[in-house]
Amino acid sequence: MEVTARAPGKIILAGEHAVVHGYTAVASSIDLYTVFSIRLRSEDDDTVKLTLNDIGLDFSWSVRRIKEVLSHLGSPFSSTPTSCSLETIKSLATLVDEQSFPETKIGLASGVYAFLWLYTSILGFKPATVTVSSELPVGAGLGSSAAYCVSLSAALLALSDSVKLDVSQKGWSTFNETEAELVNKWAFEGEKIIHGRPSGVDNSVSTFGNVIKFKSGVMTRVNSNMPLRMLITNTKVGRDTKALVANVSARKSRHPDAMCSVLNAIEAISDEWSTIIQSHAVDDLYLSANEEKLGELMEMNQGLLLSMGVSHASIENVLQTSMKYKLASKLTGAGGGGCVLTLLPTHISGEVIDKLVEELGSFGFQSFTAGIGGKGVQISFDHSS
Ligand SMILES: Nc1ncnc2c1ncn2[C@@H]1O[C@H](COP(=O)(O)OP(=O)(O)O)[C@@H](O)[C@H]1O
Ligand SMILES: C[C@@](O)(CCOP(=O)(O)O)CC(=O)O
Ligand SMILES: [Mg+2]
Repeated sequence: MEVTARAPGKIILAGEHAVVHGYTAVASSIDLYTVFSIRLRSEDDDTVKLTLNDIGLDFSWSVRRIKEVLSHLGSPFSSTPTSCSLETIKSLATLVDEQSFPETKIGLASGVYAFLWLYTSILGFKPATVTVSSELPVGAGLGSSAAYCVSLSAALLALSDSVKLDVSQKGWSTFNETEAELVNKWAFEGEKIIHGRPSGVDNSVSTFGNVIKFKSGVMTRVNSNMPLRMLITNTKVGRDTKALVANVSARKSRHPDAMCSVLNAIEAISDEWSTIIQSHAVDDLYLSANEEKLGELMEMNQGLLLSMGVSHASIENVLQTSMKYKLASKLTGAGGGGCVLTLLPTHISGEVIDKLVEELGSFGFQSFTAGIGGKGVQISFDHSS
């Protein structure tokens, strides 16, 4: 039997970075998915094979070798989500280094550590064939790391004794609330390995879907009543969430008072965002007034992100280009490159959007739209293999 789990990416509408320091963010799932498939092999077939399709890397460890390096931790280590210690990360790095990880892709190694940690923690030392593919750009602010950890945790838990699912179900099915909570907690432990200090907003929105408000580890569902449309522009400038989050923390310790004001202002923006999208538009006039307010909030949030040091020339380029069309934009995710959101109000014509997309394309950027606010993680079972 093969188990497949898919988890969506996300856009942060307001409050990225601030959320790491305990201030509110508002985020929504998008209908672009990361998909993990796991097929257990027979016990005498002593290998764990991992294929990372998006980054073109393959790994194959013997279960005996994994046991040798990690057996001091037990198997499976714990039925409750546990953090990976620095010492264990070193052991995981040994397992990855033995497979000659290409130097040019070394920034991607933490995803493989997260895989090994979640795999051995949840399933123990079992041989299997594992593949992952994603519709999300990796490392571009759309939460690929969270979708990776959520879909992996979901597929592993589906094969473990910790959750009891109906494996005869056909097509995609969802987890109940308690199971989803467990998936989310394990995914957070994986995100810690990739991000260093994640807030938990990305894995929560990927697990539970829809639009959420998130503050100090607590998620609240937001019932959006607005038809939100965003153009997502990938500047294709590579960046690393872990480094950007660490830079913001360093700036905060250098200028605690100034940063406190910036973070409070961002929280006010997030709160206003969630109030506006929950309100019911009584007529078109009311809707367009609300869209205008959201555009202003995006501009203000972007200005504050610039003051936190996470904007980038490529992001500023997208902002200026969209401004020519009187459209508001802000970076989404960690910034430093990656993706930018441009609000597409309901009155805007397809022609204008096409022109903007073409102009952004002339800089080498790639723009697209995605469905906002769909389901969270889902699972399916294939009995044919
Ligand atoms: N499909 C994938 N295949 C392999 N690694 C992935 C994949 N998706 C995410 N990752 C891991 O997540 C990291 C990117 O996470 P991050 O810097 O947080 O950016 P984002 O979450 O915005 O895409 C990569 O370096 C890699 O370790
Ligand atoms: C910057 C941050 O707020 C969001 C990071 O999102 P992404 O990894 O860039 O998709 C970090 C976090 O909340 O953990
Ligand atoms: Mg990430």
